Amino acid sequence: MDLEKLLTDRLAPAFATAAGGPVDPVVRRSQRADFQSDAALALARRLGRPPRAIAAEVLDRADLTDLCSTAEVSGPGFLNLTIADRALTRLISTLATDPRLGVPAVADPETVVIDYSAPNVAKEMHVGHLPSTVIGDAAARLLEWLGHRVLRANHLGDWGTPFGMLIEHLVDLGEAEATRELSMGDLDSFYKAARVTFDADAAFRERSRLRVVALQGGDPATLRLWRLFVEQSERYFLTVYDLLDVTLSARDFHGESSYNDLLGPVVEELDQLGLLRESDGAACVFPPGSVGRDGEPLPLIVRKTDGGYGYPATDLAAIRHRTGTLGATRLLYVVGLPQRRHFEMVYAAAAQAGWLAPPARAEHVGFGSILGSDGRMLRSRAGESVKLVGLLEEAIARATALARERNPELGAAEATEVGRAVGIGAVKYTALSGDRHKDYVLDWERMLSLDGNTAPYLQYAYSRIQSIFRRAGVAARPEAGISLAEPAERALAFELVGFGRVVGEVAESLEFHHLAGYLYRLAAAFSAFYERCPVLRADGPVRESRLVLCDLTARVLRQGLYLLGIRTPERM
Ligand SMILES: NC(=[NH2+])NCCC[C@H](N)C(=O)O
Repeated sequence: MDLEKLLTDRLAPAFATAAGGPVDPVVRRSQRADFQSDAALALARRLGRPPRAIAAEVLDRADLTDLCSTAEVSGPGFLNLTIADRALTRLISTLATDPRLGVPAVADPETVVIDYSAPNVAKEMHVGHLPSTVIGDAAARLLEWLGHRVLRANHLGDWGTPFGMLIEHLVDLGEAEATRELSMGDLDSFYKAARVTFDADAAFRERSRLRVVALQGGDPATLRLWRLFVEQSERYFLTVYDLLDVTLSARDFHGESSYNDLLGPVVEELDQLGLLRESDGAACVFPPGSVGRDGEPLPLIVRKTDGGYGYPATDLAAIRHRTGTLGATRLLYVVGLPQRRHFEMVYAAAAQAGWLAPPARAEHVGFGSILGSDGRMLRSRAGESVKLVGLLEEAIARATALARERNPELGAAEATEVGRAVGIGAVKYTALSGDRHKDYVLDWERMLSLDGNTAPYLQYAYSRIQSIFRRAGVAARPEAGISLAEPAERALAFELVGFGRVVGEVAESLEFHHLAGYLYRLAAAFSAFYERCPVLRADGPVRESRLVLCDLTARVLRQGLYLLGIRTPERM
C-alpha cells in the first residue's frame, strides 16, 4: 500500500548497482511529479560522476513499468516519478475492501508496558497530567491495534512520606468525616489542611514521622487508613478517565506501593553485582554516561541516609518486574521532560544490572508544559495549577454552546453528546497535534475552531461525509470500479494510501503530531475534492467511485481519530 516503499524497493537495486553498494533512494512526495528521488545528487559527489548521468542509468535499470506512467530525469539530476492511473486505482480498490485500511497487524507482536498518567494519591489531577494521560492512551490504542500485547501501567504516586501527615490529619478529623471530604473529590483542600497543621505544629510533625515508619513497617492499622486514601483517590481518578475517554481502568493501577516488597531485593542485587557505592551515607549507583556540570559522575540514590528507598529504587524495581516478570521488550514512559535525566540514569543502571538487555529497551516519551494563551504556565486565578476536571468541564460547556449555535436542529440530548465529543476531543487534540518536545498552548478560540488543524475540523469533515450518505440513501460499494480522472481525486487517493506509512512511523516515534498532521491533510484533500467533484450529482460509475472515496476518507478519519482517543459524532 505504501507507494514510497514500493518505489524505493524498485529503485534501490538500480542505485546499488550504480553506486557499487547500498543507497537509500530517498523517495518523497513532490509538487512537480507525484514523487521525486534526489539520491543521484548526493551520490554524484561521492562517485565523481554527473548526477544526471547517474539518474539516467538508474532509470535505465529500474523496472517501473507497472507503477509509473512517466519516470524522467529533471533539473540537476532529480528523478521525477508519476504514478500510473491504473496502479493508483488498483491500490484504492484494495484499500476499499480492506477492513484494516492498509495497516496490517504486525508479524512479530511484542509485550509493551506503557507507564502513563500516574497522578499522585490524595492530590487533584491538574493540567500537567493531561499530556501524559492522553499521549499514553494514544500509544496504547495504536500499539494494541497493531497487534501488540499492551500492558497499561498507571504508576500512581501512592507511597512515601506525605502519607504520614495525611493519615494523622485523617485521624484528627475522624474517619467518617475524612472519608466524606475525600469522596467529594476535593482532594487538594484535604492535602492543604494537613500541610498547614504539619507546618504549624511540632507534635503533629512528630506523629507524622512515626506514622511513616509504621506505614513502611507494614503496621496493619496504618495500612488500613492508607488504603482509604488510595481507594478514594482511585475512584476519583476513574471518573476523570471516564470523562476524558481514556482506556485506563481499575486493573491498570500499579502504584509505587506495589513495588515495595521488591525494593530490598533490588538493592541487595545491585550490591551483589558490585554496583553500589556509598555517598554521604546513602547507597548509590553511578550509571555510566551521567555526569554533572562539574564533570563528576552523578549518583542515583537507591537507599537514602535514613534507610528509606525512594523514587529511583522504585523505578528500578519496576523495570526488573516489567522485563523479568511480565516479559516486556518495550517499555514506554510517558512523563514530562523535566524527568528526562532521571529516566536516563534509571535505564543505564538497569542495563548495568542486566534487567534491561536487548531486545528489551526503554524509551522516555517526554513532553513539554501546558501554557495559557499568554504563553505562560497555565495557572488558576489564585495562582495554582489548574484542575483537570475544571478544564474538561469548561471545554464541554463551550463546545455544547457552540454546537447549539452552529446546528439548531440538534436535539438537546444530541447537542450534549456532540458537545462532549467535541470539547474533550479539542482538549486531547491540543496535547497530540503539537510536537510533544515543545510546550503546548491552550487557547479556547483556536482549539474549538472549525478551521485549521483542530479536532472539530476533523470531526466536522467526518460528519459531513456521513451527511452525504444520509442524503444519498445508499452505502458505498467497495467493489465498485474506481476512476481517478480529476486531479482532486488523485490527490485524495494519494493521501488515503498514505495512512499505513504514517501509522507505522508513529508506532516507532510516538510523535502523534505526525498522525494528526496526516489526518488534517487528508481532511483538507477531501474538502478540495468535494468542492471540485460533485458526488451526488454525478452519474453512474463516477458517482459510485466518488462514494467509495468518500467512504474511505470517513473510515480513515474515524480510525485515525480513534487512535488519538477522539470520538467522531455522526452529525454536528
Ligand atoms: N515510573 C514513573 N516514574 N512514572 C511517572 C510517575 C510520575 C509521578 N507520579 C509524578 O507525578 O511526577
